[in-house]
Amino acid sequence: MKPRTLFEKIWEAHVVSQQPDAPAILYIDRQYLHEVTSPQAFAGLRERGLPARRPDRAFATVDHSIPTLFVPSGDRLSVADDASKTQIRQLEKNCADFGIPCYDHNSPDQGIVHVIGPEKGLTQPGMTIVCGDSHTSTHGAFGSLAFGIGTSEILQVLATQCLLQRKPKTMLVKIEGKLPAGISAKDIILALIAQIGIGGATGHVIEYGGEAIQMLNMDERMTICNMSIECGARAGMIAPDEVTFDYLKGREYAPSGSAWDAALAAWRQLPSDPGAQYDREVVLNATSLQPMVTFGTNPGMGIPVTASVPHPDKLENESQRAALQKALAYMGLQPGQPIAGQKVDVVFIGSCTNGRITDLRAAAEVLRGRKVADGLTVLVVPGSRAVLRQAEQEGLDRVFIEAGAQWRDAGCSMCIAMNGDMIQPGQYAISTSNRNFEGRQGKGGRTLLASPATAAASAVNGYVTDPREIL
Ligand SMILES: CC(C)[C@H](C(=O)O)[C@@H](O)C(=O)O
Ligand code: SF4
Repeated sequence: MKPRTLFEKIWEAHVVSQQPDAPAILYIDRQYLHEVTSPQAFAGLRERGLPARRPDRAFATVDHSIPTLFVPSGDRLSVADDASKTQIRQLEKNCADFGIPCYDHNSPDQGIVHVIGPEKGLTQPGMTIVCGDSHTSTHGAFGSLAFGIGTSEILQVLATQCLLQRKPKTMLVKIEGKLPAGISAKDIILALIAQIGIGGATGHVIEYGGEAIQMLNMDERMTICNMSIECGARAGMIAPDEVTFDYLKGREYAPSGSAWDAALAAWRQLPSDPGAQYDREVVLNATSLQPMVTFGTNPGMGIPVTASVPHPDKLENESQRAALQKALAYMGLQPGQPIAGQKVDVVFIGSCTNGRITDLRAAAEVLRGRKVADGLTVLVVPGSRAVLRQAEQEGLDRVFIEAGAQWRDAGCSMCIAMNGDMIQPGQYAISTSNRNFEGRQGKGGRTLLASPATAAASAVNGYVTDPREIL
């Protein structure tokens, strides 16, 4: 048989029907739902008088609009604005009406959809997973085919458990060599996007491989797959291995007993066969990577923390030059200015990119016994309540609070500023999230993306700082 890639194996196992020149009908193993993109999909079911086809294959949570302030009454919704309250209650009602499990605003397991899917063991190798959210690519870290869909497609999957989908191309991204000390998964993915650009993987599903990837833990692999969408990829994937299986074993929804053994045997067949062909290949060397920071208004505008903001004049291409000029004007940064030393007003540590326990540990390692700079607002927001509990058990909340940071309840928070957590016009935030678009963290706000260690080191100094100088 022709050698096949991980993607091809999953794709072929899920095609229900494929007519020539038409999209495939793809069976979907899991659909995740959140409050922002699902309301019209449920409305569509109601209009047609349809039930959810497989409510047991869908899981919902509230994450984007949920306040992260701890309120003495314990009622998180009491501090939500009316629009957020309505959206959250609507999802909770829709799930109750259609029999879909929901980690609601009171649930001890609530969290960002891309954080809780894996931690519940819902995300498993070989699955097709969709969610009305672009960062669904996160789940590909487990060797699943996971991608974001639009609201009409959410309805399609709710109604039929299938999705019309054209077959994407494949791209192998090989990260060769070992990652140097002090360099994180976030630095790998920011470096890749800086290299290939925000459209660099358009139309492709990326499979990440190479020594540096194999050595990453699951949290780190999720950081990489999470941001695949930021270079245009349809999805990101990493072949499942012992690291994946160790993570999943014993989790609530992971198979157990003889079902575990059977699943394991199947999962071991998933990695790409030797000699499998990809449509494209890109190689990145891990050994020369530096901590990365973005200076502009898309995630591809990233440079090593030791470098300087680029000069638009040096760009040959006129539209690229104009785009860079515009980005620098918005960001209030000067060409040639070293990015290290740029002052920041706000530090955000959290999101589905870097709000997991190992991210919080990395930030706490920097902040332990130190104080954040005067006048700085520092938010540490766990990606889920399970992460929150684990962090508190390890005393990380104390480390953050003693350093002068705010310790918050779980949610998307300042990654997207939909819940009231936001920066002010003109302010600079160094953020562990994944998007630095104009106004992303608040109207007129300026976002610099970086790793948890870089964000924490910058919190100590009040300006962009190479974490290797502090650790
Ligand atoms: C709100 C949602 C549709 C959006 C996404 O699709 O990614 C959000 O999660 C984001 O990160 O911008
Ligand atoms: S944390 Fe940010 S990127 Fe992730 S789902 Fe929420 S808003 Fe989107």
